Amino acid sequence: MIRAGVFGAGGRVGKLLIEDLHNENEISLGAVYVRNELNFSIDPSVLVTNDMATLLKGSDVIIDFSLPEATQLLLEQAIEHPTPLVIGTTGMDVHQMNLLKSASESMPILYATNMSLGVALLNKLVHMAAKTLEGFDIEIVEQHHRHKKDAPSGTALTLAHSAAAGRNLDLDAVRVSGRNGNIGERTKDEIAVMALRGGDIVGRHTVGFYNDGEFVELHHTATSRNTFSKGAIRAAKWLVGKPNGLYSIQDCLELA
Ligand SMILES: NC(=O)C1=CN([C@@H]2O[C@H](COP(=O)(O)OP(=O)(O)OC[C@H]3O[C@@H](n4cnc5c(N)ncnc54)[C@H](OP(=O)(O)O)[C@@H]3O)[C@@H](O)[C@H]2O)C=CC1
Ligand SMILES: O=C(O)C1=N[C@H](C(=O)O)C[C@H](O)C1
Repeated sequence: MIRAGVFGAGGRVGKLLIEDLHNENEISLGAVYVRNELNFSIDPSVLVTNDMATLLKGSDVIIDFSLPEATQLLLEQAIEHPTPLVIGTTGMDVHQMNLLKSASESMPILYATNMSLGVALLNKLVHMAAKTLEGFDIEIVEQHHRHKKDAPSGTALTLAHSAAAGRNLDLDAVRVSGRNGNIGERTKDEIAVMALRGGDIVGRHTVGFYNDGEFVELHHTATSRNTFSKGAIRAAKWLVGKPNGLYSIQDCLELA
């Protein structure tokens, strides 16, 4: 039995991970990290700790849905105590992403801004559409619940990277993240990534390709947050036993 450790256990996704792990037979909940006190009930056999080294040593794989600064601390500790990591936290900066890449030299790490099968496929479709629909304007809109802290979503940025790659463009050079005032006409290569926040929207992404006379819009809507927790559990089972390195959700789903 694989022992999973959950980092971010008290969060929206973390709580679902704990529930969903109960229904698994190859993997079970071994340990949870909590910063302060545990504010929910948990099977007494599960190790509850506020010490990251103890979490790492007591787990065969760790699933992380937390905040960028917390993931950074986890990665720093994991370099000292290498353990396979499934990381779903979004909003990481360049330094944190570089840390993640260098940590993956010491352990297998699967990093995915979206753990759903639908978005994994959507990234492939977006790459293909961006390449095929030459000259179409690309615009991305994401919608999430009012509690989400980072913007635009990690998924929207990954989709923007897929679109830019399909056009051989450098996303940093063409990304637009807002429009206001007398900004002039849209430029040919720009890729806009816009964020809307409200209510309890689990996650909705639209990638539009607009031309004179026609447009194509590709949508993905997550209707349940369990899509992410179940996807992360599937990724954790797949990751255990893999060689050190950085893996994507496409690797796990054999969509690469
Ligand atoms: N890749 C994917 O498929 C998905 C990714 N996400 C991403 O996952 C992340 C978490 O989302 P969500 O569950 O909604 O967020 P929540 O805010 O509900 O949960 C965040 C968790 O992180 C913990 N945390 C915060 N700071 C620290 C810290 N310094 N040290 C340790 N733990 C800390 C919190 O602990 P405490 O309870 O003590 O405050 C909490 O348990 C976000 O980045 C989100 O974008 C979300 C859904 C899907
Ligand atoms: O914070 C969320 O809720 C979500 N975050 C991820 C992201 O930033 O892309 C994935 C999902 O859309 C939900």
